[in-house]
Amino acid sequence: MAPINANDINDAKAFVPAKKALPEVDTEGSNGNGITSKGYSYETLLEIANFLLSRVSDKPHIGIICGSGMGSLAETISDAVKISYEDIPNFPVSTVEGHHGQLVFGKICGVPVVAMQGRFHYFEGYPLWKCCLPVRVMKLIGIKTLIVTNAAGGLNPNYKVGDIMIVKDHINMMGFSGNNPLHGPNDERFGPRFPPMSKAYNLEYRKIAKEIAKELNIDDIVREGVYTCLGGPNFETVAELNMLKMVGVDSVGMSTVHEVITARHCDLKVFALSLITNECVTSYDIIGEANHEEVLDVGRMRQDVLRQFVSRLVDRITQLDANNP
Ligand SMILES: O=P(O)(O)O[C@H]1O[C@H](CO)[C@@H](O)[C@H]1O
Ligand SMILES: Nc1nc2[nH]cnc2c(=O)[nH]1
Repeated sequence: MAPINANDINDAKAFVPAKKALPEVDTEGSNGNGITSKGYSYETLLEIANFLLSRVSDKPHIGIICGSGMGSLAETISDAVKISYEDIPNFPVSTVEGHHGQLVFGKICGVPVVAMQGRFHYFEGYPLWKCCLPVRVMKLIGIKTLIVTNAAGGLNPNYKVGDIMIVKDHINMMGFSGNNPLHGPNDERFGPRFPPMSKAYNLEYRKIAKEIAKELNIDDIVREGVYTCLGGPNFETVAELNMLKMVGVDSVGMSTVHEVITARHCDLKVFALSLITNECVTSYDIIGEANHEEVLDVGRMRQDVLRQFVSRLVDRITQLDANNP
């Protein structure tokens, strides 16, 4: 028989290399640069923070992480200063379609903010601490509040594609096996060894978000529920989704949970939302399947409403926090 070659496999589809090469992850220990398999030292993160602060005129108060296909949230930022991840020393790079790969500094409703137009996921090959490194950097440059957005599958049968789910809680599935962004030595300058997570998603912010939904006349598409993150990159099986449904999960994604854990560890206040980009396939009779193109399309479809929603949130959170310092 003739030997097979690479082109015979997978319908001879051409190999498409990743958009950008991943930097090597040091798994052996410190490389002499403050970077170890368990994270960057406080000093290394401080260097990154100071590099960023040297490029901007205002310290941001609020950080925003834009989910898949939701990068246009950063387009509401005025006086924008954009810094590509590739130009930031020791910063990871975005490798996923729909994640631009830059920080955008500027103002929303007059409030200094920084937005991550592109996040890092575990499935890209980054350990969880590295996925969350920007959260610590944002803390060091002065943010007090983190707004996290994600694209997610809707598991709650009442949810429809295009709904916005305010996250009231999460289930850290990856954490059940010990994979946690805080794994490893704890630096008390960030936070305690054993941080609580029972009030991870700020109750006042959630109330404000529901008021904003009414003001914008979108309360019929705004929900509140429980998010979970799986490692990805594959979407879930029917059996997996039915198990998650049984334990009370409303939306499923591949991000956010570890970012929120890292944020709460260093005492940031958190608001998070899921844009429901697809209905989870919980029966073998359903014909459709989840796909990333649909996820990005729904992000585009909802970009105007999300921009208004997040802008108002920034404004109202700032007023709330000014009255309760
Ligand atoms: O969580 P974000 O980055 O919004 O993206 C979600 O959408 C992608 C799958 O389409 C995955 O990366 C998943 O995590
Ligand atoms: N894990 C997961 N992530 C998503 N991101 C967008 N949709 C989905 C989904 O259905 N499952």
